[in-house]
Amino acid sequence: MKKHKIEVMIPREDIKRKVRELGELIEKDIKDSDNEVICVGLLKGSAIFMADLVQRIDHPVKMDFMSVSSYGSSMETSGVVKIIKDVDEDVEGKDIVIIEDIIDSGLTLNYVKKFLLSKGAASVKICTLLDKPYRRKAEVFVDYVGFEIPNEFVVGYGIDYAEFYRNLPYIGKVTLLD
Ligand SMILES: O=P(O)(O)OC[C@H]1O[C@H](OP(=O)(O)OP(=O)(O)O)[C@H](O)[C@@H]1O
Ligand code: HPA
Ligand SMILES: [Mg+2]
Repeated sequence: MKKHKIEVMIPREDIKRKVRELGELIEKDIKDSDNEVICVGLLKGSAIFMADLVQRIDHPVKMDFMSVSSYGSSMETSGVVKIIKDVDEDVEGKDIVIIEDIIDSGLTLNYVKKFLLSKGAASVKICTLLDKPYRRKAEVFVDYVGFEIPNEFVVGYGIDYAEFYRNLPYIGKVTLLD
């Protein structure tokens, strides 16, 4: 890891409020569906967000996880999305809500959404806590966005820099020092 500092970008209280709002929006959209609803979190970044968000959805949903990696220990995407762990549930005919921590190039979500639709999901929606819309390499329609953030490398609340800082209770901005 290069020498760096971290400053607060989104404090813990703002995240809490936003998670509550997102949970209410998702609940409103899914409560009249006749299909089973599966919230699919993308490991590892979404783990903390997913855990908090599902508790704000007052409707019976299943939880499942995929592991898809493209960053490794770097600050830049490798451009190659690899599925390391598939969902356990059969998604055919189910309504899927993908829960993601951050969208940057869009490569991860573009790939995962197509993948789940190809397995026969009835619908696939996307909920992300953070959106960095400035560096898109692939188009993705995002149904629920917590915060749009500037083009900075961020950590915390599940999001890592070389696997560290996922345990920060806020979103922090990483600045490299020389
Ligand atoms: O829009 P993109 O440019 O594809 O970037 C976003 C993805 O990158 C990060 O995952 P990463 O591959 O680092 O795995 P992690 O969740 O285990 O940190 C992040 O959690 C998103 O899943
Ligand atoms: O800003 C980020 N931080 C950590 N991981 C990431 N993956 C895409 N963007 C980011
Ligand atoms: Mg990562």
